[in-house]
Amino acid sequence: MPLNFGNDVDGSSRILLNEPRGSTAQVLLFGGQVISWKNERREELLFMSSKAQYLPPKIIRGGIPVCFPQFGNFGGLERHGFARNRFWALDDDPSPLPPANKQSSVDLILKSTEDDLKIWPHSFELRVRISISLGKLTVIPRVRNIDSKPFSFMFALRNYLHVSDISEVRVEGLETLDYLDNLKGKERFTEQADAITFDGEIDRVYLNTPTKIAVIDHERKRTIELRKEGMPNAVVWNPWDKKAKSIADMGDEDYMTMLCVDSGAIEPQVLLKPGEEWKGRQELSIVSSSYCSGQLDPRKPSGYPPQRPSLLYISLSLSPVFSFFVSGAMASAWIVDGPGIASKVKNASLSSALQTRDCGASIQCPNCYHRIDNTNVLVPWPGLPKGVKFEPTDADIIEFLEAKCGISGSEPHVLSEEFIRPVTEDVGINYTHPKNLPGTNKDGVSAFFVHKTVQAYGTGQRKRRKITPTCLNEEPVRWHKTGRNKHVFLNGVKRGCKKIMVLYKSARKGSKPEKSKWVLHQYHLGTEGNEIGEYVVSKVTYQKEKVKDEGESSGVRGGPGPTTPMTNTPTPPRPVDGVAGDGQAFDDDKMFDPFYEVVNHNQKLTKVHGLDSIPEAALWSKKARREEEEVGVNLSEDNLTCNESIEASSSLWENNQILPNPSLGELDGFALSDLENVDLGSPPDFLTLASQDSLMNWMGWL
Ligand SMILES: O=P(O)(O)OC[C@H]1O[C@H](O)[C@H](O)[C@@H](O)[C@@H]1O
Repeated sequence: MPLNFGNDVDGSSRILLNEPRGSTAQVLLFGGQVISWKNERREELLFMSSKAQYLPPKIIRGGIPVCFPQFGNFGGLERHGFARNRFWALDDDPSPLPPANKQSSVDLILKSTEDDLKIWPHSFELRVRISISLGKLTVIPRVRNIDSKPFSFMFALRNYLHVSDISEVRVEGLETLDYLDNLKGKERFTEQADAITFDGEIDRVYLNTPTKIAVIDHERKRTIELRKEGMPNAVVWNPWDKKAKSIADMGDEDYMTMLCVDSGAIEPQVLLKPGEEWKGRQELSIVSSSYCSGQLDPRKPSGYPPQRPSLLYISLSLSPVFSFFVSGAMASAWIVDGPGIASKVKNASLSSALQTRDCGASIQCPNCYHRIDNTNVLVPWPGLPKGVKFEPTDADIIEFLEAKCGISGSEPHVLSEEFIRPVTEDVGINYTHPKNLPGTNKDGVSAFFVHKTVQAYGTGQRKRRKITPTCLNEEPVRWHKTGRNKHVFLNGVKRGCKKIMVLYKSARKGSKPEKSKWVLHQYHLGTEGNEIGEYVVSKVTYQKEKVKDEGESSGVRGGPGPTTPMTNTPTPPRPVDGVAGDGQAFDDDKMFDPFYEVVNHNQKLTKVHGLDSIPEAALWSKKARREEEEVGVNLSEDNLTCNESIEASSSLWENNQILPNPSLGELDGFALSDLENVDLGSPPDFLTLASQDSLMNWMGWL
């Protein structure tokens, strides 16, 4: 297939790369420069100056300029060398690389010209291969010495990353490293910060950097991971306000939405003998909103600050999507002898001594760098801390589903992969008594399952929710949908829905259905009536008795906030989940207010995520209210619930030759009382406590 070309206003060509899921890149022959990289949602990931000029031989400020044969003013040539303002050519012979797939990849070459040789007297061939795949942009640079003498050069890929707000960004992977500070005459310093954050001009060349660096954009809930080979340096540059004003092709406020994190071979330079070729590689990839800092680099020093007091937020993600809230003495035994997380430890090719110290099962807070100490764990493998409960928010679950269904293009969060267990059996979650589901318990801890949509709904129009007894003396039970479906918003956009169901049983012949304490929240992608995606997540919870556990309560309600500030980490944590928590947290009057859930939902969004300005969310609330007011409660969704209850109940009780009392009052009561089970939203960004038993149970099943 031929390459795709687009024409610029100046008549020069830009090469368009695309991949099947819709992500794209644009490359100019001028400078061999990537000037755009968009994900499958058409979001631009690279920064381009608002005053960028496409007027060769002027440089283009943005995208990924190639710096060669010099970086910055580290030599006597023009800043960043001349490769970025030369016209490159298509490379028909990228050998020894195999020919490129022209839809998603392009090979370019720059050869020294007579004029170049006057500036830099070394004959070279500089090649780059630029390719895209889902969520990834790869650049493979090569320099070949076609001269008769050796030469040394510098090389860098200047990655102008587009960020939401520079002051909300952090870079991880460069901590403790030495750097040359361009703002201080290239003096050498050692990085003291745990992660690099930005509040002023920065221009540093980091030395001996690891192969992976993460640029975490909290506000956008996105992490760009930079992986590189053959380029030991990383440059971090942001001109900040004053310098930005002095740069002609940069808007005064552009510095706020850009950050350069470059791959480079600058210090030391690369020495090439005649005929030799140097090759580097850089991958920029979008990592899901959550990113585990422990995964960054094996060389990352462990043993961060000493243990803090016993109450901590432990966040496994750099954006506070999934968090652990842990109480109790850390050192006192948290062992999970199950094949889940622990199996990774067992499989590790490390000595057992090392395994009990740190082989991925230890947990480190990216905010405060507290690391849970595993060293005193004797038998048999470290797992999760005692009292840790996995409790993702509704949005987290929808994000997980999007990843699972291949919609977001990112990988599911590592924790969701661990804790939201796939069910592959034909018999779906809905057809098995929750007490018989693996990992469920009656301690208020939710169990999470991901399964095919067909396993959730069965076939046909009517949702199949009847559970067949497994033995003779088991009562027939059935899930009843209750309350209204709840939309789940991601970044202010409706992306998913949550159905809430309660398990009912028949206590005796002629009686009305008896509500059990089992609650099922079922999440799907899309909107009500327009469900999409292959998978559904089911959260099964046994509503706990109103027993106040002092330890837990004090841990959840009275504890200090996060040890380091994160923009949308809630403080203090919301006390309970509507289902899993204790019922005392509910205001009964509000629970009977059919609008309460909607209103409260938005309050929650406002409070936690600062989305009060989102018109769609607000509209939704108003619209829901209006509809309620117009049609009245009998025609509202709750009434549909009643109808469904009649239908479901009648078939449920068929076998016992009984009928529920169909009087409206009773049915109203039936439906409305179910609102007790309506989740007001999972606690947004933190987890509460659970017993170790439940975890043991859980892990035992895995
Ligand atoms: O304006 P440019 O030539 O693209 O350079 C932008 C910046 O790049 C480097 O980091 C240099 O150390 C800076 O001094 C320079 O301002």
